[in-house]
Amino acid sequence: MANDSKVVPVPVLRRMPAYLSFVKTLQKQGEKYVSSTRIAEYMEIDATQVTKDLSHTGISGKTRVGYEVDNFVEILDDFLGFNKINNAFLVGAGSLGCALLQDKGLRNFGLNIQKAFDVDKSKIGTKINDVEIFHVDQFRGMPGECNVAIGIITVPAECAQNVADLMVAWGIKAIWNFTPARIKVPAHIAVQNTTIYTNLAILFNKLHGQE
Ligand SMILES: NC(=O)c1ccc[n+]([C@@H]2O[C@H](COP(=O)([O-])OP(=O)(O)OC[C@H]3O[C@@H](n4cnc5c(N)ncnc54)[C@H](O)[C@@H]3O)[C@@H](O)[C@H]2O)c1
Repeated sequence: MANDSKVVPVPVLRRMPAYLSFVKTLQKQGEKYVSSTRIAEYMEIDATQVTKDLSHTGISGKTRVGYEVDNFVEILDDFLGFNKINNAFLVGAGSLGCALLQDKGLRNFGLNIQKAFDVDKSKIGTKINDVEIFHVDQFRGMPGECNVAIGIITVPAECAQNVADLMVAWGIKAIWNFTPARIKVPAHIAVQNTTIYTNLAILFNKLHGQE
């Protein structure tokens, strides 16, 4: 049985995809069992941390052999929501937006971008990876659909709030914001800000800290 508490600490959620990816590699190599010690060695963390993290999923291992690999993959995929398809709309089909539209891997993680929107007339009606680009005004006029819960924002930062407002008014429940702008939305809307630049700052700090 999984823990009663549904709130999983963010650091745990950040580690779990790496556990899953490692165990999927073992699965491809035909391995049947994996111990928390082996995952811990791969992750360079303590085995008790791995066991504690995995206790959130309800997975149980066997003494001495560890977790059954196929079961581990099934449970973690399910727990992380990667095996269910979540539909999304993307607004801003520029260089980053197009890169996301090109990325076939997102579907493996449960994200299906259904439609994209932009203001650039030259892009309207074109398709990237079978996803059609519509004018953002068409978003405004579109009837709400309960099967699209996620909005992805990849517009210039100064347009991010307007796009977020539009998404909320339309009925989007969660926003993946790639812009550096901090958007304001009602409390019931989930927001995840994502930037590769933060990671770059950390990398630079590590690099120069070693000098
Ligand atoms: N999170 C990250 O790691 C990361 C990486 C790169 C870029 N970014 C950010 O992503 C955003 C997009 O960057 P980019 O390099 O793709 O820019 P870009 O200029 O290539 O693309 C922006 C697109 O948004 C469209 N657009 C502008 N206003 C709009 C509006 N109101 N509604 C709909 N579409 C609109 C433009 O026509 C263009 O196609 C920027 O905010 C940038 O800072 C984030």
